[in-house]
Amino acid sequence: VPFSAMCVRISRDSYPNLRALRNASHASLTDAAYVKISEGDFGYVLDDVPHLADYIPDVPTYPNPLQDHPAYSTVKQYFVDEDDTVPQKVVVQKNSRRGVHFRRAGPRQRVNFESDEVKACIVSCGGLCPGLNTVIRELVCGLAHMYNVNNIFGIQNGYKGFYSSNYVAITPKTVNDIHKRGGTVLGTSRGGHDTKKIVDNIQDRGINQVYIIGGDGTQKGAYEIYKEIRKRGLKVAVAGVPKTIDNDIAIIDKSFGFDSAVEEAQRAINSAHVEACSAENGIGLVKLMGRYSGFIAMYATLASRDVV
Ligand SMILES: Nc1ncnc2c1ncn2[C@@H]1O[C@H](COP(=O)(O)OP(=O)(O)OP(=O)(O)O)[C@@H](O)[C@H]1O
Ligand SMILES: O=P(O)(O)OC[C@H]1O[C@](O)(CO)[C@@H](O)[C@@H]1O
Repeated sequence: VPFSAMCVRISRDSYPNLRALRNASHASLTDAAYVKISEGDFGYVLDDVPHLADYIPDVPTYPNPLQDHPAYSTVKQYFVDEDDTVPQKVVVQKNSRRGVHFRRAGPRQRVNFESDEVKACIVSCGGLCPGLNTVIRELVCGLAHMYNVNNIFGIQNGYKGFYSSNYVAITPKTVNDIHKRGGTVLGTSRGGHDTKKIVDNIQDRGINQVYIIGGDGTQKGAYEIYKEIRKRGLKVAVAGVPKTIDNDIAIIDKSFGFDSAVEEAQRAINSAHVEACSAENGIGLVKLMGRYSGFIAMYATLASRDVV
């Protein structure tokens, strides 16, 4: 959610090792300093999200503009309590330890930026996934309509666009129809991550909110950007938006694009079924994406009763 937090989540690969990182060996001591884990009673562990206040002690807070918004102000308990956390494991037994928890997402009563002060940018990196344009559109419209932000820029063609292309101003009007198109209107790329150059540009252009949409590689890059920003003591929030068509991030309900992929997969399965039925002893074979993560194949199979 814009404004409320810096929410760089370390990639799904490195996530289980966060605690190990804390007890760190020599090599990972630098990373250990950035990991934010606290423990409470009965085995409660909070695997927390880094926040501007961790390194800018007097970072100011302001009332969330949503509190005066006609669409939200009437809803009781719209804001998320600062102390809400969500357990990693839902199934427990009477004597279970309370276990690992994550900070609950959602709008906070107080935010750390004033609307006029915000200069936000959005970048998409890595491979394509259905819904990228919808995410971009929602970010732009959410910032503009809900948080009254007028300065939003698109970074072109992935990370290298931070230092090798012009930043393009984007408004709700320019993104109005993009959710009906595939791909990403910002363009994307692999490679080209140069942390210092990226943060130099963020700093020079006065950007203070960075929204980074991408897969595990992209989120590793976002983490490097966050560390550099923190080293320089900049008031710049970095938000990682996880992109995986495979729905293989256990700590979120569902990743965007997964449903579309399952729907497409079913179309292929249906066609194969038609072919198979029309041939003597016919068998249809459908190969789906996801060599290391079988959720698309599993959901498409479960939804289509034609698969043996
Ligand atoms: N360890 C890393 N540190 C910094 N940047 C990285 C790292 N790994 C990848 N990146 C950068 O992240 C961007 C995207 O990475 P990558 O090509 O791995 O795609 P991805 O985000 O994993 O998405 P997909 O799941 O579609 O492959 C590239 O610009 C790459 O340079
Ligand atoms: O079926 P394959 O060859 O594993 O390729 C599909 C994979 O490529 C990606 O789209 C990008 O890495 C994954 O998200 C996906 O699982």
